[in-house]
Amino acid sequence: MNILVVDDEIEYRQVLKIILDKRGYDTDTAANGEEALRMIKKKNYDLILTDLLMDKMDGVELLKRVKKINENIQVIIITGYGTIENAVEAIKKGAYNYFVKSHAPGILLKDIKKIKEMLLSKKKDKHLNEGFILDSKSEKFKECIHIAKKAADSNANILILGESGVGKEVIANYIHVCSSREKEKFMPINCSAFAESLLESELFGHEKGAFTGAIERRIGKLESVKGGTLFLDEVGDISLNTQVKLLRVLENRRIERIGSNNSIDVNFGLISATNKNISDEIFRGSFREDFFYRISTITIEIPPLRERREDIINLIDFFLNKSKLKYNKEIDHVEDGVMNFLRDYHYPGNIRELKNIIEMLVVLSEGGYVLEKYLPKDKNENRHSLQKINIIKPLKEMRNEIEAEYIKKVLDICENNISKAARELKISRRQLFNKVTEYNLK
Ligand SMILES: Nc1ncnc2c1ncn2[C@@H]1O[C@H](COP(=O)(O)OP(=O)(O)OP(=O)(O)O)[C@@H](O)[C@H]1O
Repeated sequence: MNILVVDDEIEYRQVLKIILDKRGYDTDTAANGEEALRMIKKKNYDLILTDLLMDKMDGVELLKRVKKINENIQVIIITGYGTIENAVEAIKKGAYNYFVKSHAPGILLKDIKKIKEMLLSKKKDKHLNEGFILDSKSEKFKECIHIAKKAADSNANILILGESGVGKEVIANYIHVCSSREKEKFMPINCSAFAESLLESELFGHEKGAFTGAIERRIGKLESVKGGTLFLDEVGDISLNTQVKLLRVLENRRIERIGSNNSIDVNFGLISATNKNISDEIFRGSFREDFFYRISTITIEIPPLRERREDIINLIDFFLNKSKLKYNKEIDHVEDGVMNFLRDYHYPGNIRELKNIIEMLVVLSEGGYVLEKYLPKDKNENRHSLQKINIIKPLKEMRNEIEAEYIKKVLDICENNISKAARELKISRRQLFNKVTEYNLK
């Protein structure tokens, strides 16, 4: 939140600046109304704290002019006891509140906090209008949003975990919108879409002639994001080499374009996301532990849709409405079978899958009816697969099958190193060896 303190008394404006800076607000000061107006035209301020009695332009006049420039900027009038009445007048003219100079700053700080919350909720509404639904009945998901908001306030590196399609990019974008970087760019980059050298060129940029095919200079995303948020999607797919280079950038906040020795200062917020199990990747040696710690000061784990089933109905409504508008279709009725399916399905593809199924059903709807016959067949069968099981096996046999499959997976992760796998499984090498022989896993 950017605040401008306007007061002709240097001591008072400096004291306020110290108090506000300490609480994490980005605070500037101006000695009079004219200087304040010049600053407001150059930088986006959310709040002006202005003294009421100043030479030439008083606080009320400044309030009027500020509101003309941007009516969303909030103004709090600072006043002495003798002039409270004038300050009350100022509220009628659009000031948020007034603050009496001799009062404890806690009262002022409370007002500022309220303004900050109001701004946050406006941002949230804006986000919702853009087509996302973040209200939730699920405790797990509500906790994610809670952490996301707090994370947005900090400048910490954030790692978002979760299966494909759970909405990691949606949350990353939400964090950006709630952060002080909101007015700058949100720049996603899909790290799995590039080969190693191309990804580096995408991130760091290159000079003309740096390698064959570099026909002209290219500015990388780390440079062009310019104070915004870089979203490293599929961060688990970045090669070890590139991880080392990125680690250095995160430590120094400087980059060199490929083919150049000049360092350039860079400024960006970092959000990364992956659907991989990073601990496994570290264990396998394909992800650096130091890089992992660096990018995950705050970790947010988004639950899969099947673990927040209480939100499915709201999401169905949301996507039905969106799809109706998108495809210009009237929908008056959804067949019971469709609703039953959508409510009970386990959604391995998460929200993306729910959204796609609904879009497809809306496109195929006839005469205002969303029809059961268009439900995807294979998915329908999956739903009944458990009910269809008709072979009953002894429990021991089933247990052995599952155990064999699990041991095989662990051995795969441990690259068939029996000692390593035994350590992970917390059994002896001999026990593991016996099981490998018993289940014929060699
Ligand atoms: N809360 C939400 N409200 C509305 N739409 C959502 C929400 N979350 C996800 N979606 C939609 O679901 C789809 C997948 O979302 P997103 O790309 O953010 O998922 P992801 O977890 O980043 O997936 P991947 O791991 O495959 O990159 C998008 O079309 C997105 O618009």
